[in-house]
Amino acid sequence: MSLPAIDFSAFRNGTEQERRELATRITGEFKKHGATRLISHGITGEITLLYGDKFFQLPGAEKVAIANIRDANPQRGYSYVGSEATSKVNKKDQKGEFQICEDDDVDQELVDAKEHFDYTRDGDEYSTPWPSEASIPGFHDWMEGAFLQDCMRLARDVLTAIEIGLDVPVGTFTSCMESHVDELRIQHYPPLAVEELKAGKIKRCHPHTDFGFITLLFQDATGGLEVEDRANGGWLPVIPIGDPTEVGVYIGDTLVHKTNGHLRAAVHHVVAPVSLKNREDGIMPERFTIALFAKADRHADVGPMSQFITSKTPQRFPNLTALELHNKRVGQLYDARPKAHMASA
Ligand SMILES: O=C(O)CCC(=O)C(=O)O
Ligand SMILES: [Fe+2]
Repeated sequence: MSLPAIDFSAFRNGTEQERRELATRITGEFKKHGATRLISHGITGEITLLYGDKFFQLPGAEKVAIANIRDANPQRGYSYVGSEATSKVNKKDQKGEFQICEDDDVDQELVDAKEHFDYTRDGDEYSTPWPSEASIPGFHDWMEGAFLQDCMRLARDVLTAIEIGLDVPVGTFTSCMESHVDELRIQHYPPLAVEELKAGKIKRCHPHTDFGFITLLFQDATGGLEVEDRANGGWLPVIPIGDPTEVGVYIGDTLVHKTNGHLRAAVHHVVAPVSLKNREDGIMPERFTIALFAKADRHADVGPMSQFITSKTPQRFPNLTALELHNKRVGQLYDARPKAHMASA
């Protein structure tokens, strides 16, 4: 079994009734796994994946010159293989369920075998260091232009569908996304010997949840991404289906907080593709993916909304701003704590 791929076109072109049915179906999938896949929404990842290939072939010195600063701040620029440890952001509780780590939980030393480049729109207060136009012509214009715009629009449409599916007023989530601080990431998983995985310290990406409202994830044809199967235990492989519009959608921590845990985040990791699963040797081919992390406005309160707080389900998460939650989570990747707030007078 794999995640279904749902045709999203009716959300744009369908009748009110069709939109509502689609919204209900998508929200139902999110309730099962925290994840679903969409097709026919008007975006393909093809050009961006090609740019990704070009970007990661840049000389090491050029990538290092635009390196991300490993701190409790939004990520910007290039992150080298091994710089990020997603194993530090979630841990299993006594019931075997993945939970968000608290500050004292950060103790695992497992690294991710991936490199990535993170950016946001031009003009953002956390600016992006871009490679020079001469070294990768057209890269900035494409990535920061049409592709980012289209992804941000799709993310807002999916969140509108979730609002309809949850029967909360339209705008409940999307009205706190007006500053467009979404982040886009291209990532590259270099070829990796299956034997190296057997030692258990390295994975392409360890089990974790993402930090924003939702993530849109485009992947190449390699495979290896899996989502936790809450119903049966184990993992559901997200096997590429060969449709260029295929995009995975994953619920992130911000939506979990806002809905007081009514929606749960998708726990996901990246392992050997299904075809190499039972092999003792061999080389996993390189893999490229694109993630749009759809974010709430930095100063928005992402604490649980009142309609999700009841005597049976008391408030489970604090009233943090989106930036406070985000920086706490990013800091865990690097063992870096967010700076203490200045006490207000
Ligand atoms: O590359 C993938 O398939 C997943 C990446 C991921 O989970 C992330 O960047 O948060
Ligand atoms: Fe992720």
